[in-house]
Amino acid sequence: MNMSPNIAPPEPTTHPYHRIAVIGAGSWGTALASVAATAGRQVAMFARDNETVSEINERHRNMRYLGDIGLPPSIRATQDMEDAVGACDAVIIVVPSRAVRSVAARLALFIPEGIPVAVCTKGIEPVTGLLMTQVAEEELDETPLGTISGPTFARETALGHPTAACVAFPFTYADRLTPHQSVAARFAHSMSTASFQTYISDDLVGVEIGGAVKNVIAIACGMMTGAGFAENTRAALITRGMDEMKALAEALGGRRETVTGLSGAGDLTLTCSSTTSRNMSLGMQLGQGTPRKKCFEGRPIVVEGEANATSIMDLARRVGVSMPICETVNAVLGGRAELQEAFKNLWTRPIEAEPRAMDLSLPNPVAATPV
Ligand SMILES: NC(=O)C1=CN([C@@H]2O[C@H](COP(=O)(O)OP(=O)(O)OC[C@H]3O[C@@H](n4cnc5c(N)ncnc54)[C@H](O)[C@@H]3O)[C@@H](O)[C@H]2O)C=CC1
Ligand SMILES: O=C(CO)COP(=O)(O)O
Repeated sequence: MNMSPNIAPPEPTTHPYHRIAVIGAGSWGTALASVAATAGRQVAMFARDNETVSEINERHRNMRYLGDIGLPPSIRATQDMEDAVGACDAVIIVVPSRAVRSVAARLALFIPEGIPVAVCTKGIEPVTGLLMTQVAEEELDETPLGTISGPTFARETALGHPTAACVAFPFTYADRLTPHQSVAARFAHSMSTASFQTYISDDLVGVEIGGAVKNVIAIACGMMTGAGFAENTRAALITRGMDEMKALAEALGGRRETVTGLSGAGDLTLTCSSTTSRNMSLGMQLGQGTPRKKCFEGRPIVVEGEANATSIMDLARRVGVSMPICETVNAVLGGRAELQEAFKNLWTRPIEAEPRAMDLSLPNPVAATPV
């Protein structure tokens, strides 16, 4: 994507999507609805249960998720998906990865033609190995599909702490000439507030891989912290984890530099540094020796890294990308490796090049220089 002012002078985006439907009333759905309403949009939220609908409409709160945060009173909730999307200009899907296919299939029954959909779920579908937008595409053909992704804890976003995210949709030829009129730019404009800064990208694969893989790396960081390893180890996992993300994104047709942005490096930094992250905190408990079943007791929470570690490794194998950190997490989660031992083994791997693209078989220019 070339947005150099020398080639295409930036034009102001004049057409944000005004009526936004948010499908999924969990923590991130509630935070995104709040952002859109704060940005001046007319927001309809689809929630599965009547209680949540009443709370949002009458008390302007979602007591189950972010219950202590007041929501903009203009947000309207409904249990009727047709009512939510029937007259909208854009849709945001924000449900757990396991529910994206069924939600997209249901949405297909009601969504007006050509309405763009941002799938804000982070994951890779088991068996098919599809990205979340690819899953949605199978159910919603002819719909422009993209995502909004970045370092965005729902609670901090809903509280209005300064937050940045990348809005990614594939670019058409016309978008390359006038990127500020693209679906990505219009969506970004729709979601921009004084505390929610948006950026745009046409590299959907790069952005989605960043969001999906960082969850597994965050589990790794949690595991090693819980097991008593120290800061050097965490920094190594974050950096080498990013290398795994870049390699997978590139193998799938994405760009390595996208992974150095908000949805890759940004989200990796956030979730690997804080126990606010459900992935990091699950990893920590496992690292401290808490049995896996006990970690989920009494809290049916979404931990996408745990749900997606196997599908990410299956996909990596299919495209021939080595991802030793994700492999380690997957083996530990699957009970095929002992945690302490598996992490120590990461430090006794054969020496590799950094970055991966460097060819170690070439003669070392230093050694080859005559004395
Ligand atoms: N919570 C966060 O800080 C962020 C979460 N995300 C991603 O957003 C996705 C959703 O996560 P959260 O909102 O945090 O989860 P959550 O557990 O807070 O909420 C999930 C919501 O989805 C609803 N849901 C589940 N199945 C559904 C179905 N079949 N139809 C309609 N609604 C359904 C649930 O009722 C619940 O309201 C995940 O992929 C997560 O990685 C992304 C960025 C930030
Ligand atoms: O994706 C997130 C922040 O960007 C949320 O991370 P967790 O799902 O680990 O809580």
